[in-house]
Amino acid sequence: MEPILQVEDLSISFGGLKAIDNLSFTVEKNAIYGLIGPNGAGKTTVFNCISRFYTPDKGKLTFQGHINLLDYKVHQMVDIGLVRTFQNVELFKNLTVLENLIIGQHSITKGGILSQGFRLPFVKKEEKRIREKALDIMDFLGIRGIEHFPGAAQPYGVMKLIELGRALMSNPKMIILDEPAAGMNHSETQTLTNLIKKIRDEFNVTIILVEHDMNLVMEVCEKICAINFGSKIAEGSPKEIQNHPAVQEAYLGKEDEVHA
Ligand SMILES: Nc1ncnc2c1ncn2[C@@H]1O[C@H](COP(=O)(O)OP(=O)(O)OP(=O)(O)O)[C@@H](O)[C@H]1O
Repeated sequence: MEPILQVEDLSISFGGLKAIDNLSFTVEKNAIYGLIGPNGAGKTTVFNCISRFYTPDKGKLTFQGHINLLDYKVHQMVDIGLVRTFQNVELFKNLTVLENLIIGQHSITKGGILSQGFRLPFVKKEEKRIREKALDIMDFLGIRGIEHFPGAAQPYGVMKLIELGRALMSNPKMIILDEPAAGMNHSETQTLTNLIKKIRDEFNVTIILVEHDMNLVMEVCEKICAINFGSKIAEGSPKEIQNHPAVQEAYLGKEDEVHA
């Protein structure tokens, strides 16, 4: 098994609060890996460190075996193949659904600004290719037909799929999903559950996700890391995690959530 992401001894504090405390875990290439934990456990903070919104106080973050993520800035993540979605959907308000996807294509400036300005034939060809790619992704996500409508006017569940589509446009090696099912209704969550596996298989991508919907987590993740107070309390298969005493204790009073 080849690791794509190695998190080693990660720590970060905010004021006096130790949000992440010596956390280590490894994600294998092409895995669907889940990070779970009660509210405030530190899940989003881990994602913020990996995607470089935060710089940890301590620790090592290695991507694809040789890339030290701490050498990169947040806007460079897409160039090395690491993209994320957010807990609260972030779409461009004045753009159509299609444009919101196209904006995820980071190589859109291929050929240089000058050639874009003159709209040279190869630029037009490139634009056509990108547009077709966006439409294919919309098809794949089951949201074809709304491409010319405003992105931000779509139902919440659809906006989350648009955001996912935008992430897929950049040919990522790894996608970080922060609560992909939050705000979705039951049938949207079921569709998403099936989509996550399909995305991994068809786009040949590694997926790491944080999600409170335990049915989704237990169904899609092959390996799960449970954290509490910024530290790892258990790691293993969905079955191992569900039966783990420390996980049950962390979710005490919320046992229904752990037992899918
Ligand atoms: N920028 C920040 N400044 C101060 N405190 C922060 C900051 N980011 C996170 N924290 C704190 O770090 C802790 C972990 O927060 P985090 O959002 O990572 O938890 P979480 O597991 O994602 O929670 P939830 O499931 O509720 O989204 C919390 O106590 C939070 O208040």
